[in-house]
Amino acid sequence: MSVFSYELNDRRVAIVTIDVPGEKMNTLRDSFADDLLAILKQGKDDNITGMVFISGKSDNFIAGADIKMLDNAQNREDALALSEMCQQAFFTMKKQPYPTVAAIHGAALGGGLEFALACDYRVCTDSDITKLGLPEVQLGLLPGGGGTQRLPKLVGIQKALEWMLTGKQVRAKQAKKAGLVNDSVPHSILLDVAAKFATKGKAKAAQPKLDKISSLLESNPFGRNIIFKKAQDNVMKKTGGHYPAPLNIIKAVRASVELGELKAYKTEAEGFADLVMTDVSKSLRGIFFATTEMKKEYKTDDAQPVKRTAVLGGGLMGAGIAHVSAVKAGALVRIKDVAQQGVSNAMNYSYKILSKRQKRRIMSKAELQLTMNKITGGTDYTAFKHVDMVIEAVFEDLQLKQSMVADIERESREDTIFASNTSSLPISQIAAQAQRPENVIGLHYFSPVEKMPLVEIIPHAGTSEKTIARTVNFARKQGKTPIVVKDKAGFYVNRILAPYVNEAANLLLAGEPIDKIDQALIEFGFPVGPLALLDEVGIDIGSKIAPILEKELGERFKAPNAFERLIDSKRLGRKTGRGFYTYEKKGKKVDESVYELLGITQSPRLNKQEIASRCVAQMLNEAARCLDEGIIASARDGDIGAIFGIGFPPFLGGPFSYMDKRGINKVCSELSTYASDNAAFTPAESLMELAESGGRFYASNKAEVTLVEMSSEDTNTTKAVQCEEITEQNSEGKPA
Ligand SMILES: C[C@H](O)CC(=O)SCCNC(=O)CCNC(=O)[C@H](O)C(C)(C)COP(=O)(O)OP(=O)(O)OC[C@H]1O[C@@H](n2cnc3c(N)ncnc32)[C@H](O)[C@@H]1OP(=O)(O)O
Repeated sequence: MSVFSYELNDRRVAIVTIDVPGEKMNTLRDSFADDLLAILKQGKDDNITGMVFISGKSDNFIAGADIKMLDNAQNREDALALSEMCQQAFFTMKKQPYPTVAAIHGAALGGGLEFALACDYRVCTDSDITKLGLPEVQLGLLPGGGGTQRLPKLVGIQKALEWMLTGKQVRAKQAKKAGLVNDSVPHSILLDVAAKFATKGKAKAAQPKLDKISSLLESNPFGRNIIFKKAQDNVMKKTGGHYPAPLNIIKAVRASVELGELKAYKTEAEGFADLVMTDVSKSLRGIFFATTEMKKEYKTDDAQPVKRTAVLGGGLMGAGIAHVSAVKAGALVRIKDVAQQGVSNAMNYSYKILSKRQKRRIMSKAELQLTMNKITGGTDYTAFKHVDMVIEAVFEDLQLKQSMVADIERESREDTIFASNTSSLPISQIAAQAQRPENVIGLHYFSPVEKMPLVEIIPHAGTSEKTIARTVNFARKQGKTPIVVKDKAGFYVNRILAPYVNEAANLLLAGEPIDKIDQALIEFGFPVGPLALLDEVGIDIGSKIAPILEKELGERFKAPNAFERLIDSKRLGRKTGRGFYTYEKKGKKVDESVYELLGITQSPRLNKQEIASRCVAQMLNEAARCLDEGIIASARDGDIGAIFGIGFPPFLGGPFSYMDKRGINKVCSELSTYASDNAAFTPAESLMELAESGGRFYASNKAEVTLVEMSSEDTNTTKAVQCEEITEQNSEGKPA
């Protein structure tokens, strides 16, 4: 059955509806090329004036090639054939004697936008749900259906590179301004406007709308060389060579201006085929499917939406939570702080972020004002009777939090949820004296809240299913990926982070230099090293969490005593201008006086690979323990939590995928070696069992890839990598 249906209007314009049967989302599947060729031929046979493609789905045009189909490619030849099939079908469309028009409402992404690029005209709706982009890089791929060839011709080389290297998705206004679409219109007239374009005859080759400097740079080989060199340098700086897709994108775009059409398209198809088969792309595709699957969980029809919220505490976390609640979730937010200044600071936080958006013309002044109107605040409980959820973000003090539960039970409704942003205290203790413990839940954000994609949701034994579902749904509305974790000190993210950071501190105390330790983990693929991360979080914050973890979980969580001496000397991290590093306008540099303060004689003994191995081994082991104890429900949740919460290298697929790839027995024997001088490395039970049985965490072939072990020379030349989107979310991010 064809995905296209065809109808002629009174001006002999064929209206072709794209509708993949039985699916929510249109994607390009195996049969699409044959279906397209058949419909194009019918148009020719009918001697039509033009053809309009419109989606039969209510909220998407085409979301790209079917990613599952890519997973079915057995080898490079299969992947090459997929790309060539797309290219050929779009060439045929381009060559039709009649004009073709893409009428876009909703997502036109990847192969979906490439489809539209091959049409003569593109019209999109001005709706908020309309987004256009080539996000293949986020899957470790390049646009393999002519996107690397057609986009630069339409919007210019620099813009096309920027969009493809970041996977940026643009909305109607920006698409029109850049020349990506011919018009943007209200949904109600989309088809009429598109049908008019279809009567205009074939389109002439468009010229990109460039300013003088860009036009000068892009129009001559010397200028283009500068552009490509700069793009390449930036990519290497950001990815350190861990991600091959951006380099292949640059190569294919370069081919589009330097080689003949045939060779250039071949460069694109071959680059695509190489990438489909890489471990990196397999890992990134795994992340896409994991997050898609997670979106379906804890969805109940009767979950009452959270429309009014209150935030207790106007500090950095409270301000961030208020911001995402109002801006992303569209909720009304009431901030309560003990001081009016705290409320003002929190409101100012949002205002600053929104003002930047207004300056960049992403939002209008009126929109800014409307959004700010959603956030109010005060020092008492005014308006708390109306709120659906209260999120507390005050400091880690059990009694204070318990008294807040009592206040909210008195001041709010019977069904108001009390969510605690605690990073370490068990929720059962916070709920211990609650009258309505079923309403109490943990909702742990990461800082900066508006950038970090993860939240941990922590029900205690008495939390109701309804409270869990409402909280999960609200977190999703805030733009977060939630993982539901068990109520035990440190939950998941801080629990796997603490031993990793402690190991870094142990290595420092054993004489390894600060910058070498951080660099080792950056080269492994983390966005920031563990000591710099501690500086970001605040050494005082880390040292407050450590005793809670030690008390609840045991000796292996004991933080090195060194931290206290740093705190006594007012070295709390970035916020005080000094920690392991000093922070000045010129940038950060290692604070050499730390060595003397801690009585360390620098005596580097390990290479960077060994340093990274020891720190990462602690994290992997603790992640496995969390799975053993049911802190996380699955290896999948553990992978997503580590990637989105800490910035565990996405190209490795998360700690569990990484262990599968390396081989559990290898991980286990490495841990056992390290355990000879530090019992904290003793392998988790599940690791020992899996090592013995030859098992793995994922039953599927998800991680069935060979991991090239890095040699120590390699580690000197490789650098931290994130695909752009994930870097942006994590590089400034820090658990709290
Ligand atoms: C040759 C080409 O250059 C190669 C390519 O095109 S590669 C693909 C490039 N496209 C993409 O990366 C887009 C991927 N999709 C998305 O980002 C998001 O799905 C979206 C923004 C389109 C919509 O998000 P959202 O509304 O939250 O819906 P979401 O839950 O993600 O997806 C709904 C369903 O569509 C599926 N889906 C979306 N895009 C898909 C794709 N490209 N392939 C296969 N399935 C896809 C999801 O798996 C999910 O399926 P399910 O309900 O059966 O589990």
